Amino acid sequence: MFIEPSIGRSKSSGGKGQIEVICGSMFSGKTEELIRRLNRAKIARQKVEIFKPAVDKRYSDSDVVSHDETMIRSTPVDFAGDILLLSGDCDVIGIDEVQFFDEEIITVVQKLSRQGKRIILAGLDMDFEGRPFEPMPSLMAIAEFVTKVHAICMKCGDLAAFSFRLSDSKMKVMLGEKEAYEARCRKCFFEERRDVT
Ligand SMILES: Nc1ncnc2c1ncn2[C@@H]1O[C@H](COP(=O)(O)OP(=O)(O)O)[C@@H](O)[C@H]1O
Ligand SMILES: Cc1cn([C@H]2C[C@H](O)[C@@H](COP(=O)(O)O)O2)c(=O)[nH]c1=O
Ligand SMILES: [Zn+2]
Repeated sequence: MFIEPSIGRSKSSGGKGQIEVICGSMFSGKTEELIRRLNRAKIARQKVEIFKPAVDKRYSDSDVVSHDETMIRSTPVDFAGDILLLSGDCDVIGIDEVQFFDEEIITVVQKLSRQGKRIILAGLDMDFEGRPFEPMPSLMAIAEFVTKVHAICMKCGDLAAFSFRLSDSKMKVMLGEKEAYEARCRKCFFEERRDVT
């Protein structure tokens, strides 16, 4: 779908470390793009580790799975700090659903990239109210490369950058799929979210 900015060189051949962020709304293809980059790193014989927050058990306890059921084996972790302990001597680290980690993930990602590793992060840049979803904006600021992907608006068929929640729940974290959220363009999102300023 996209051409990654750089395949990144392995530590053994003098990798400098880099941070890549894949962001966008729900259903925009973040997980598919993450899996695609990680599979290509594996083809390049780089050692790859994949993590996700343990809270996200929608499709599988351990695999990272896209809405289209593409999947890759991953390690669920409770805390961002666990990634430092579990990443060992790998060259490339992929992390999905990054919006569910607290701000410790920023320090963890900085440390790992300074060890020469390529870090690829995927997550929501905005919440159900269309507001920045930390820690994603902070990670986008420190990344070398940011890729914003788009879904298709379920109302009008245009490009969608917003995740519209179909229920009245105001909880920031509410796991769900198509039964709970819909991708929408700006116009179709704010037409039904008049409460958000
Ligand atoms: N509204 C939509 N716009 C685009 N793709 C959609 C939509 N609804 C479902 N999909 C499916 O979702 C897939 C992307 O899934 P995924 O990579 O898991 O997205 P994300 O991680 O961004 O939520 C698409 O390839 C497509 O099959
Ligand atoms: C907008 C929004 C979403 N969530 C939840 C819903 C899903 O479980 C994930 C996003 O998954 P995807 O791979 O990007 O489709 O996040 C949430 O908890 N709060 C929100 O505001
Ligand atoms: Zn629309």
